[in-house]
Amino acid sequence: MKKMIIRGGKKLSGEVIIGGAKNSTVALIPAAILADTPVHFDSVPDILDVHNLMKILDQMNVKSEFNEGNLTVDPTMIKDEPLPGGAIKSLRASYYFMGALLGRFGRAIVGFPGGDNIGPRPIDQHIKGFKALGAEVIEEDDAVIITSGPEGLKGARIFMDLVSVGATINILLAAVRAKGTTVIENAAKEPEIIDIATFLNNMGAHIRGAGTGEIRIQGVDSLRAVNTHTIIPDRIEAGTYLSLAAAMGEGVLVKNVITEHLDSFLAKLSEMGVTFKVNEDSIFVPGGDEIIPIEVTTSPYPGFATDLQQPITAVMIKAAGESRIVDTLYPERIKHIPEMQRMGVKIESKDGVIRINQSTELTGQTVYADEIRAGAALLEVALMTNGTTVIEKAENILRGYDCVVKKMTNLSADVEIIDED
Ligand SMILES: CC(=O)N[C@H]1[C@@H](OP(=O)(O)OP(=O)(O)OC[C@H]2O[C@@H](n3ccc(=O)[nH]c3=O)[C@H](O)[C@@H]2O)O[C@H](CO)[C@@H](O)[C@@H]1O
Ligand SMILES: C=C(OP(=O)(O)O)C(=O)O
Repeated sequence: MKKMIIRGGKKLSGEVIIGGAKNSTVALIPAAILADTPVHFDSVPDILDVHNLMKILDQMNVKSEFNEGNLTVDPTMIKDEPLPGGAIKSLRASYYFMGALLGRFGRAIVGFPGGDNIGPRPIDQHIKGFKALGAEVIEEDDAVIITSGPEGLKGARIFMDLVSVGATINILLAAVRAKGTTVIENAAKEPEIIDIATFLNNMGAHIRGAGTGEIRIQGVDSLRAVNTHTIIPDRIEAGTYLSLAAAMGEGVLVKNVITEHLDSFLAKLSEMGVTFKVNEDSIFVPGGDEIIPIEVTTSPYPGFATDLQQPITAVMIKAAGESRIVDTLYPERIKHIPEMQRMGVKIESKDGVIRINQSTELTGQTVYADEIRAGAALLEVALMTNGTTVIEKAENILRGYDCVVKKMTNLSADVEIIDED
């Protein structure tokens, strides 16, 4: 168990460079097993999810090497192994091995994924997609057994009953080497989906429409990597540092961002009265603004991301009045609330609405990071107190925040990780 120790009260200033997007990376690594050649990525974030995915690759005899943001995955000696448990349970995105193995071998046995405690996360749309491509799906002993018939997978028209990032990518992975054309309707439009499609297309896949509600995939026989794929910057990590900069910065430059990916988030910062300067690939927040309370409703991209509803809380705490958040994607994503209350944050959740009021008496406490963004938001509040906070289960922050201690220290924060193992 790792603990994060934060001695709060210091204003933050300086520069932070955003890493590659976690939610791209965790799909790109499983996608790499579809290739008939080694695959190279750069701008890979140093996060626990990457290390856990490398363990899963190892179980399949896929060698991988990670060094200073460069990751090589060599699937040329891959073995068709079932993946019932172990590291599969350590992250949500292990479900991408269902689509990737199905695309590669026409069958997959993958344990139900683990991941964040943010309420129910069914995978019915993933399964609906695999079935539409002609696979048989059996759920047994905490694993999903997916098998295509002797003819292999066949392209199909699939209408998603709801917009799902994971189901869109999983179906894409299964369809990319299937026979014929697959059309995903009501597809998710997140930038990470475009990133996966770009990676696959550069290896010879034929995917059109990624980033729109209709994606067309013409199956191909083989995928071969010729270039290094550079992963897009993490818009959620960027939003987290921008929130911190607005809440307690005195001049923070957030570098390596695709500003368009942050449109809905930046619109809300503006509405709160936060001033910032948008440059070509960086955003500068001078800090010290009077904050106005606002209302936020999360929705699929390009709407306000659910993954930023907790991180923006730090700014809302400073507002003179009540801010409200409705998380339509994960109404039960509220595990940060009791922890924040103990730190003196005036926050409550009732009838699906999270209410946050100005909180000036913040204190350091021992708190628990139940999931990644709850952890990030607790870290932000900890930095705003004048005391010492201990965040237990800091692994949940390290799951998705690249070099977080180093980046925070560079901004003059006093943060360290201690290992209790
Ligand atoms: C690794 C990764 O990329 N994780 C992101 C991904 O998760 P993930 O891909 O798991 O989230 P989805 O987009 O699938 O979920 C959206 C909504 O659809 C529901 N649903 C989803 C699939 C399904 O088969 N049935 C169903 O009912 C979910 O419970 C949720 O309410 O998108 C979420 C929503 O932007 C983000 O919070 C996560 O950070
Ligand atoms: C919910 C998240 O991640 P995951 O889907 O990997 O659990 C997140 O990144 O906020």
